[in-house]
Amino acid sequence: MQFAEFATRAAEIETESADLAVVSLLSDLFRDSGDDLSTVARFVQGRVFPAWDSTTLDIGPRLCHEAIARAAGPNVSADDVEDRLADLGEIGAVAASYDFGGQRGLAAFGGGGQDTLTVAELDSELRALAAASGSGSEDTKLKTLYGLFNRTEPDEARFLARLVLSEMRIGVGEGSVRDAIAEAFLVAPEDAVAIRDDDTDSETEAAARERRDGAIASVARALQVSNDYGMVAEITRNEGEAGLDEVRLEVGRPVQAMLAQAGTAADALEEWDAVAVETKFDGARVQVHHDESGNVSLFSRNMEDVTDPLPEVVEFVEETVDDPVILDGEVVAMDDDGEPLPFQEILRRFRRKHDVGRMREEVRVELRAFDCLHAAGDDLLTEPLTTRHDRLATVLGPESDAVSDLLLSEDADEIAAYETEALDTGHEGIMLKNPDAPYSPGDRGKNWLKRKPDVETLDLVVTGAEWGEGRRAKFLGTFLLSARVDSETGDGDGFETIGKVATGITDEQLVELTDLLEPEIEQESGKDVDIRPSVVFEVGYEEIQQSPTYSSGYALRFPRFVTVREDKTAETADTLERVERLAESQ
Ligand SMILES: Nc1ncnc2c1ncn2[C@@H]1O[C@H](COP(=O)(O)OP(=O)(O)OP(=O)(O)O)[C@@H](O)[C@H]1O
Repeated sequence: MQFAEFATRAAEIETESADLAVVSLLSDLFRDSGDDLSTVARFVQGRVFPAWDSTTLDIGPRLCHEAIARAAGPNVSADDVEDRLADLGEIGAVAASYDFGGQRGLAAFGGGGQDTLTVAELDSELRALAAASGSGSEDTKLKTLYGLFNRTEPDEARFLARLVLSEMRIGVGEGSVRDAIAEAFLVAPEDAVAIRDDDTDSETEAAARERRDGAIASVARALQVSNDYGMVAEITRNEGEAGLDEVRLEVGRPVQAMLAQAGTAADALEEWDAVAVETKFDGARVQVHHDESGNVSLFSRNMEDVTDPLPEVVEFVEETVDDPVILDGEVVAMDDDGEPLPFQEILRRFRRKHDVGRMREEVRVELRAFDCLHAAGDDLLTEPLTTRHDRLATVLGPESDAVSDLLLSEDADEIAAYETEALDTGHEGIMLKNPDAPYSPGDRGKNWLKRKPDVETLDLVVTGAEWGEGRRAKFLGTFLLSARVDSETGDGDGFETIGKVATGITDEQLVELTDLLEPEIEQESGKDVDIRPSVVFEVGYEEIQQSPTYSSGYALRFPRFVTVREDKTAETADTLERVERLAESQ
């Protein structure tokens, strides 16, 4: 497929607001994608790599602006691009507003142009670009990107700019891609029509919906297990439901973490006959993969590879585990007496690229595993928690400190005593789990409840900042924070401001935060900068107030910086809905 055609179809999808119509256009696109199906299924989500793959293009707004400026001609600078961004508000529109001399016209659709960009070629160029590392890699990336822009017509440029910055903005979320894969290759055309057509009688429509929902469930299961939309799209087309049923967990390919809601022992006892109670460890989530040849890889809750920063966990697993396994757990920091250290300590180790050896001396980390998703060839996702926990104990040894203690209780007093002991030992709280529940990847359902007495903090996205004054003029000082707005389709692509934080940050941290955020600056005006939503701050506060000052309608009273949540991304930051709930409950 020509990239120009992809761009035309993406533009069409962008103008459509009805969910069903988006799914229908997407499914047409998938059917027409031929050999490029897996790439197209990723591109529509602004992805070059599958969700489980931590490889990134590592192209920040600055680099993208520079590449656009170069392609636009000698009279255009990156500052000009930023000025235009301030006017047009969106990088795709900016890229489309320049004439890069792409030379196609009708040839794009006939494939007759000499230098037309195909989806496959763009994919391989971007993959090569992502692989560039070391000194000079910035320059290589800039040249490649500039070369690509140079070959684009405005519509292609629009989607190329958005793709490299991972923000397609065409209203396509994971849910719509999932539904479109099912509709393209599994749902009978007459069922699709019956569902969409207002005139269908209710019985026919209900039957058609049931068949479609079954198809979607098969695609959803395969996606949960693999986190690979491209692969699942291809399997659906080539092998149908039978092929989807064969998609298994693969050791080495991360799975989305199951998440928890806040809840109490009373809630848990009301729902289930018995409650599985565990310590809530105050560390960072880690998924442990140990393959047949003994290779260990560790992934964060964003499915990012964190193997290198945590060598002692790798060594522990190498020494302890024989079979291929996938375990879920928490990596915690310990003092010399084996007492848990605060969460901030573990963040000093997590995702660290330099000085791992030195930091290993300063902060000792250990694994606390609480779930087992795969062991010795058996996928365990659909097994009850108690069975999975038994397998975990077999894998690591029943007496191992690395296995969470799981108390099965029907008694509120017993659970309260467990909680007191957990808190006295310095843990964060307890987890209350449904002992019969399967492991549902990526789901924040009611089967896991978290209970912690501490004052709540918020994990908010930095969307802007101000340069400091005087001796701090070179550093970003005040940070604008936003909560995530989860749209109904789960696309979660919007952010609403809720406050500014400048308190609680040391001079040393200001330097680090500036280094972290400067490459993400989208535009500047005087002292104010707009920042691409990517970095998450944990922020404490005294109260959430209603306020017209910020776009969320709320403001934080006495906000204070706690830490950078290195283990979170803009997509996993707290939502406005959570802010609303907290505001109501105070
Ligand atoms: N025994 C346990 N079982 C499950 N999760 C645990 C356990 N102990 C600690 N955790 C951690 O607790 C997290 C959930 O609680 P918490 O709300 O404190 O985390 P968060 O990262 O701030 O928010 P969330 O993960 O819910 O978005 C899990 O993601 C996991 O990392």
